[in-house]
Amino acid sequence: MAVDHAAAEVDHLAAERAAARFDVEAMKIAWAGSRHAVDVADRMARLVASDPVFRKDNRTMLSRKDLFKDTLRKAAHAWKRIVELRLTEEEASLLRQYVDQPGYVDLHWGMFVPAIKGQGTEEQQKKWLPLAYKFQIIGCYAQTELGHGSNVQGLETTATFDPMTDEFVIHSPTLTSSKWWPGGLGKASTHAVVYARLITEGKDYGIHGFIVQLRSLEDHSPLPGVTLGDIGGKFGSGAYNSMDNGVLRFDHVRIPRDQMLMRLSQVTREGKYVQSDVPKQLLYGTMVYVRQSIVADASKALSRAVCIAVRYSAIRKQFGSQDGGPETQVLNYRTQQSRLFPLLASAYAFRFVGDWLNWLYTDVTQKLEVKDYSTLQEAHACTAGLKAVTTSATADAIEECRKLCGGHGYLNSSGLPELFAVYVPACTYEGDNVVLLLQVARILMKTVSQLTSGKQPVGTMAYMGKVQHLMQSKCAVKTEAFEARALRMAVNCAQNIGQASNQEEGFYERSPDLLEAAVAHIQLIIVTKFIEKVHQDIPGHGVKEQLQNLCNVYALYTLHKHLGDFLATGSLTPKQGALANEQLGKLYAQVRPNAVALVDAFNYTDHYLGSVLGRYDGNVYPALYEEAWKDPLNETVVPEGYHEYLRPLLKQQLKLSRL
Ligand SMILES: CCCCCCCC/C=C\CCCCCCCC(=O)SCCNC(=O)CCNC(=O)[C@H](O)C(C)(C)COP(=O)(O)OP(=O)(O)OC[C@H]1O[C@@H](n2cnc3c(N)ncnc32)[C@H](O)[C@@H]1OP(=O)(O)O
Ligand SMILES: Cc1cc2nc3c(=O)[nH]c(=O)nc-3n(C[C@H](O)[C@H](O)[C@H](O)COP(=O)(O)OP(=O)(O)OC[C@H]3O[C@@H](n4cnc5c(N)ncnc54)[C@H](O)[C@@H]3O)c2cc1C
Repeated sequence: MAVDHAAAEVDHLAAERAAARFDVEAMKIAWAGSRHAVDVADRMARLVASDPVFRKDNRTMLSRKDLFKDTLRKAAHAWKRIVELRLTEEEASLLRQYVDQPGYVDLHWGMFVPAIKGQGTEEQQKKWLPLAYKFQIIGCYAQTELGHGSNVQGLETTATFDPMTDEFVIHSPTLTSSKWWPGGLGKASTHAVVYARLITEGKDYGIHGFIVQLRSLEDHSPLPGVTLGDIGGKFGSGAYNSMDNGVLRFDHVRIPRDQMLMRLSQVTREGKYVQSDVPKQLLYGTMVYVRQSIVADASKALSRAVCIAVRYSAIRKQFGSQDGGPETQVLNYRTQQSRLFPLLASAYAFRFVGDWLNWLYTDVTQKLEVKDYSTLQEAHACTAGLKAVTTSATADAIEECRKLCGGHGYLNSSGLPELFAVYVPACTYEGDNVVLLLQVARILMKTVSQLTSGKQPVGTMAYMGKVQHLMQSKCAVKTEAFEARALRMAVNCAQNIGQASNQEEGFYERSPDLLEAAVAHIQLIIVTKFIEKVHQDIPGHGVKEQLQNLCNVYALYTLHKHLGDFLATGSLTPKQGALANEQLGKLYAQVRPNAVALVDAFNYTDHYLGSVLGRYDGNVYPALYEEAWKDPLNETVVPEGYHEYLRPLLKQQLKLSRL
């Protein structure tokens, strides 16, 4: 059922593109970070899009087995291309991003390698990293267990030192101690960094990391004492089912002593436990690293969804032609704008705060090298909090984009169901968002309690030092209102906790309020970093103006959505709240002519978007129509099962009606 392709060359969005009041090419640079970043991303995206092995339009129709095999094939092919073309690390990681299929390589490069880098000694790094870099071993990150994920200190797997043989004995003493969830573990990994309780000289020293071989390097069979497999199908079709999240049990598996990751602490030949002079929290360093990359990933997922919804909203028309005139593009409805443009603004906001967080992470890593641990808490609070706020907002936004695309958004071919299904576990993995926000809240409470002792808060908490001013003033300036709201919410919580019989009990009772205080603090960071960005020198006609506009949209929308907080804390008056909302409507009108160009600036190929609704050329209807015919159900005109189940039914009804 081919449709006419003649129209395929037409740019249905040309008028939209012509209406934009800024230089899209310059905005691409602002989004990507540099001309170089645009060029590399462009080259890698095209390389992937033009290679038939990386085809993904049939992914939601594959069986789990075929999907997994397809993932193995893509990973092997990607590696082949990386080697053949001698791609740099930057190019290789972009290539993997554009292949856009979750798989064991994400955990190998994203967690296994960083865990060894962060927690291994130089000697251990020398031994293991070259193997990992050449894929002579495949690794995963085996922390979570059936019984405990959030509570890392509660993990049950044991690593007991045996001084007789100079080995650790890794064991799973209970069902709940089975490792459960690690990506890449189920079928692909040969090795894992396993987190287990270190026991030596009869004493339990808590959780430590160990490199453990799981499968034979000859035939991939599990090593003696190792039981492992996949944990089963997951949410959605296609989506995260390409990943082999696994289960793993150990029955007294022995590993050499030098496979304990020994940068933070060591066990001597005699079995003595020795703690290095570095903070214990560095054990959580890999999670800090991944949380900051998850923030960068949030802006990618969100911008993809928004790109689809904006382009389709410009194409889709409904109502308004009673008198024979043209119908209205749904993008012109004020309601569509007020739902969609804040998400567009959020994509930019998360992109810039992600860049800043990456800077912070690099800075803290450099400080750690010279044993300066002063910004560790800041790095933890910012990565945990921003991970929680950006992933929750992105997951909600993808679903909103699906609704913004009406019925067609529910089709797999829109790309949105799979994007949502792949993305939504980001609210859970690498730390449940509530658990992470409570970590931020703890640090906020600590900071508030130190205010009276005269200790000046620093970094993103510095505004709390202006406590006298912020507790009293009515705020005119936008950031100041955000600061006042965040500080007052934190101080209220601290006061309420102070009234409880003890701190822990108070914290527990007030945790719902603490969550909101943490969100307020993190939103302040996002707004502040966006404002800092637009204060920079940004070249290109109209680019700075557009970003300024989006920054205002993000701030005022956040303010509008959380107006209750601002009013309850007296940070704004009801009149100011109403004015802000007024202003927001005007800003949307300014976004409107630029909307399509603003999503073009993400520079996504049709392959990466994977959506018939989000096509660059806007030629949506023929694409939708053609895509339907590709469904396996349409391979035969009369469905399988007709003779067994439909025909007898239909015949029987015939008889009944004759009665
Ligand atoms: C890999 C891909 C890379 C690319 C990414 C981009 C693309 C993405 C796309 C697709 C790939 C997707 C891939 C998915 C991957 C998923 C992987 C996993 O899920 S791995 C499992 C994660 N597991 C958790 O996150 C557990 C969460 N739990 C915890 O972190 C801890 O248990 C916690 C923080 C909740 C509690 O820790 P406590 O039990 O030690 O207790 P307390 O008292 O709260 O903390 C002690 C002290 O340590 C500090 N602290 C805690 N965590 C810290 C940290 N991380 N850094 C520094 N300090 C920390 C605290 O502030 C506190 O400090 P004071 O003593 O008060 O000064
Ligand atoms: C797709 C996916 C991939 C993953 N990949 C890996 C991996 O590669 N390696 C790995 O080790 N792990 C992995 N995980 C596991 C993941 O890190 C954990 O699932 C996550 O940390 C959440 O822990 P949990 O499952 O124990 O949730 P739970 O803590 O059991 O959460 C259940 C509920 O309890 C609430 N809750 C828990 N504690 C508190 C508290 N203190 N206060 C208030 N509420 C609380 C939570 O908010 C949540 O609503 C993955 C998980 C998923 C879904």
